[in-house]
Formats: sequence, C-alpha cells, structure tokens
Amino acid sequence: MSLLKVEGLSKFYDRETKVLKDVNFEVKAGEFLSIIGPSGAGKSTLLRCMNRLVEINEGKVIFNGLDVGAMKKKELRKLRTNIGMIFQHYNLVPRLTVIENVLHGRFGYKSTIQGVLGRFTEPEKEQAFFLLEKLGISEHAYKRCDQLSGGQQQRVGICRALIQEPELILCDEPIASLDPNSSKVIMDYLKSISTEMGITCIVNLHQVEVAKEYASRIVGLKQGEIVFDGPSKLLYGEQIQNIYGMESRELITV
Ligand SMILES: Nc1ncnc2c1ncn2[C@@H]1O[C@H](COP(=O)(O)OP(=O)(O)OP(=O)(O)O)[C@@H](O)[C@H]1O
Repeated sequence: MSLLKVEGLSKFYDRETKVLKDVNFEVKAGEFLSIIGPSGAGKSTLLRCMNRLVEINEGKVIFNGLDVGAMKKKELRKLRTNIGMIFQHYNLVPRLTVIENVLHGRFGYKSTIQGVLGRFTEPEKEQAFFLLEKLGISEHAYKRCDQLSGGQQQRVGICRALIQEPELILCDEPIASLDPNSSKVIMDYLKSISTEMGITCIVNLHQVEVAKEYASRIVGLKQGEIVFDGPSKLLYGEQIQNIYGMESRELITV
C-alpha cells in the first residue's frame, strides 16, 4: 500500500487561476522523492496540500488510507504529528534556545496547557539531545537560535521534525537559503534520515542537479501539472527543457 496518494488534486487561490491541475501520483513508504519545477509551478502548494496547510479544492490526498481533505481538527492534528515539515526559512522561534525549538516538535502530543507551560518529559529532553548530537549541533543546545548560521538552523529544523517521530517529512526548498557546503550537509542528513531511519522524504528543490544526485525519483511540475514522473536517472536534457522551458538553458549541464 502506498503511504501517500494524490488523486485528481486541483487547487485555486482565486477563481481565475488553477495553481494545481489534476495532479496524480503515489508515494511508497521509504521513498526519497524530489519535486522540481520553475518558480510558481506550484511545488509549495502541492506540498502544503499534503498536510493541509492549504485547503484542497478538488480531488483527494490520502495518507495511510485516510482522506486528508475530510479530516476534522483532531484528526488533522494527529496527521501533522505524523508528517514533519522543513522550511526554506527554517520557521524557528529566533529568541528561543535550540533545545526549546527542538522540543516544540512534541507539541502535537501535548495538551495546550502542557505546551504553553513548556512541560516536557525527561525522555523527550534526552531524545532532543540525542537528535542534536546526531545532527552535530549539541554544543549549541542552549544558544538562542538566531545566533546560529543558516545551515545550523536548518539542522535544528530537522531535529524538530524528527522528534515528532514522523512517517513522512516534507521539505520545502530546504537548501534554497544556504551556501553549497551547508546545502550538501543538509542534503546528506536528509538522505541518511531516509536510508537509516526509513522515513519517507518529499523534497521540493530548485536545483535539478541536487535532485538527480539525491532523489531516487523525481516529479517535474510545470504550471501546476505533472510533466515528468520517473527515476532520477531517466531525467535528461529534453525533459528538463520541457519542465523549465526557456529557463532551462543554464540547467542542462546534468
Ligand atoms: N497564498 C496564496 N494566495 C494566492 N496565490 C498564491 C498563494 N500561494 C501561492 N500562490 C500562487 O500560486 C502559484 C504557485 O505558487 P507556489 O509557491 O506553490 O509555487 P512554487 O513552485 O513553490 O514556486 P517557488 O519555487 O517560487 O516557491 C504562484 O503563482 C503563486 O503566486
């Protein structure tokens, strides 16, 4: 059974423009999939329909056999603990410490009062440290997040997603704000999360060459439609040109 199924998904923010048009694909547990496409193709919107950060207008998103579009508040909360998310601009609370930001990933398991009071158990704190160590940033645990570099902040974002114990991690342009060295570190960690922990990863990327290097499968989106879906090794110049159009000239070096 597939972990995620997208069936006939369409999305419009206003009546005139359909941002996603009849999108269909399935993701199996353990896959490392990249969604690529030019700016405005609908990559972020597609990712956000999967955990309903944006509402679905037509079609279905099925996660673990459950209809995401039909979920009520409580089910949606449960879904979002099961699906971690990593953002281009990290979405951390800058004035809070690294460890506090990581522990925020446990909010989905808490009552509002426990969350507000920052009541976390010892095993949760130990797990937060374990993850920070795994991601090589435990020495920064008590620093404010805004004292960290972009690459380090993104690693905090990954820890926050992992402490949720998710089955799926959605990554929305995780390296778009990072230099090449930090980008490699982040992509290597995401890959190891997938291979070592068996967590399914869907990664929106601008960089075709990075998608080809890391993802086993690529979905190419153009003006809200899937124009490529297949193994990364089968994505060549012609398909890249089809996805990116005029923008593609500088991309066809892969
Ligand atoms: N909240 C919103 N309200 C109205 N229009 C939106 C909203 N979010 C996105 N759009 C529009 O939907 C289209 C797709 O945007 P989206 O961010 O999903 O594309 P993208 O492929 O992720 O682009 P980028 O790579 O530049 O982030 C764009 O035309 C964008 O302007």
